[in-house]
Formats: sequence, C-alpha cells, structure tokens
Amino acid sequence: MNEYVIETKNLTKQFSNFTAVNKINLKVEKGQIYGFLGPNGAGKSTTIRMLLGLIKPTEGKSYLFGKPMESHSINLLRKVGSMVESPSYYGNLTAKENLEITRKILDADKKEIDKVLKIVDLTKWKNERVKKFSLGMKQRLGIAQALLGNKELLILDEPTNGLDPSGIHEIRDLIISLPEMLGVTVLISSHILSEVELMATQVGIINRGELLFEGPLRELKNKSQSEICIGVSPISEAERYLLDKNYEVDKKNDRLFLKKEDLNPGLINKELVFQGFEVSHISEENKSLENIFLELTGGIK
Ligand SMILES: Nc1ncnc2c1ncn2[C@@H]1O[C@H](COP(=O)(O)OP(=O)(O)OP(=O)(O)O)[C@@H](O)[C@H]1O
Repeated sequence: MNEYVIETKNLTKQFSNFTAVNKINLKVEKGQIYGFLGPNGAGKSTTIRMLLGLIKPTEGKSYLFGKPMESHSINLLRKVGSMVESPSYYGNLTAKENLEITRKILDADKKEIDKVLKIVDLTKWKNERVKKFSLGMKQRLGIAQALLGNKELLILDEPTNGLDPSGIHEIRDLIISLPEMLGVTVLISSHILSEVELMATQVGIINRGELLFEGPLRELKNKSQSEICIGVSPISEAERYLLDKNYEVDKKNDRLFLKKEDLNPGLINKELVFQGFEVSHISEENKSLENIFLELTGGIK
C-alpha cells in the first residue's frame, strides 16, 4: 500500500449548521509540491487547521506519514513545519535572533540556523532587524522558521499572498528547490492558480468545502474540451443551421463556439461555405488553465 505523507478520509468540519469542509479525501505523496487551490472561503484554511491539529474534525480522519493524527499527533506534528497566514516574528529582533527563539523551543541543533538562513537566501541579512525587511524577505524568514527542526512536511497557507511579482518569483523558486534539496514534501494553499501553476506537481481544487479535482495539472487540462471558434455571416442563420444539425453551439461576442469532439475545423468550414455562409474566421481554441479553474469553482458561468 502506498504510504502518503498526507491522507484524509471523509474529512469534514461543520461550524454549527454550516459545512466548511465536506468529506474530502486528499492524497499527498512524498516529495510532491501539492497546490491546494480554491477561492476565498472554499475551506482551505479549515482543512489545514485540521491537518495541523489546531481544530478537530467533525467527522472523518487525517493521516500524516501513514499514521492517524488522533492517536499520534504530537510525534507526527514534530515532523511538520507550517506557516499559516503571515509569519510571526519580532520586528525589533534580527533574523538570526528570531530563528534562535524558534530553535530553542524546538530544541533543534544550533547549526540549523545557518543552514536554513542559507536555504532561504537570507545569510547576508541575518543580523538586520526584521522590521526593515520587505514582505518577500519576511515570508522567506517564515519559511526558514518552518524548516527548523529537520521537517519532512511543510504546510504553507497562502505564502505568496500580498507579494509583488518579484516576491512571488523568489518564493516560488525557493519552494521548488525544497523537495530536491531537503527531501521535504510541500503543501501550499492559494486562491490563485497562476501562483502555484509553475511549481505544483499535483493540485487539489476545493470549492464550498468539496474537493472537485485532485491530480496533476496536465490531467486537469486534458479534461477540458477544446472549442472551435467561428466568425461567420449571417451569424444567426449559421447558428440555427448548426443547431439543426445537432451541434452544441454557443454564441459569444459575434462568434460561434462549437464544442470539439472529433470535430474537424476544415470540414465545418467546408460545410458552412457549401451552405452559402461567409466564413471569415475559424480556429481551434484551448481553454487556459485559469479558465478551467474558474469554471470549476464557479467564477465563470
Ligand atoms: N470558526 C469558524 N466559525 C464559523 N465559520 C467558519 C469558521 N472558520 C471558517 N468558517 C467558514 O468556513 C468557510 C471556509 O473558510 P476557510 O477559512 O477554510 O476558507 P479558505 O478557503 O481558507 O478561504 P480564505 O482564503 O478566505 O481563508 C468560510 O465560509 C468561513 O466563513
């Protein structure tokens, strides 16, 4: 049996009558960068809080490293580093002093401080007070804190939130390097697909507490049908003609869209021209991943 770093079985959380997380089954394998995606309010933080033992599930179970959380939580959580919302630090202390506090709490080896500073590329700034740091540097320090104690799993809740594009780039490069450099598995939550698209090897998409998809991004892309986009006149007559022929037709912005299932744009063109329509444009359109994500989560109707 495959042992997952994170596995949940019917994990559910209700707040009074409201179901924030509904019977979700997550599977995260060792060494993966798992993008946990969903719009605001989807249930990501609630799931993460259950995985970190901060709140109890109403129903269902979570397993870390193959063991049930409920019976081994302290030992399991020792191997998990996390950064939930923004990192906590003392602005008047230096980066090194902040890490020293966490190191002492964890009783980790002194050498680890220089090691994690190097990983997050803050060695040069280790003696600077954190209040002078940019938001990106503070997030990197938060990741360094989360890594202290030889962690095997990192859980990062919206680590790129509020960062500018160059900050996002830095955090992304850092996260991508972690599984290979340290052998850690990373779960990262976000409400923006493009922020995790370039680093996640696997994604889980949650909306209104339900897990809608789990798998590699390419599988998500393959799930969506491409369309044939046609510029044709007179458009209404062409639409009627295609509907009569049982094609699935959508009219948007003076263009007709046909769902492609073994449809050949060349043959459609020939058929329309043969019927006397004037075809000014015909192309095959693949939906962007962002559109697939928005459709799944209800952003586009
Ligand atoms: N303690 C609580 N009591 C009642 N409702 C809650 C509580 N915590 C979360 N919720 C509700 O559960 C739903 C899911 O919230 P959650 O914070 O998990 O979403 P999220 O996907 O992390 O979104 P965001 O990115 O906005 O934090 C929301 O509707 C939220 O209002």
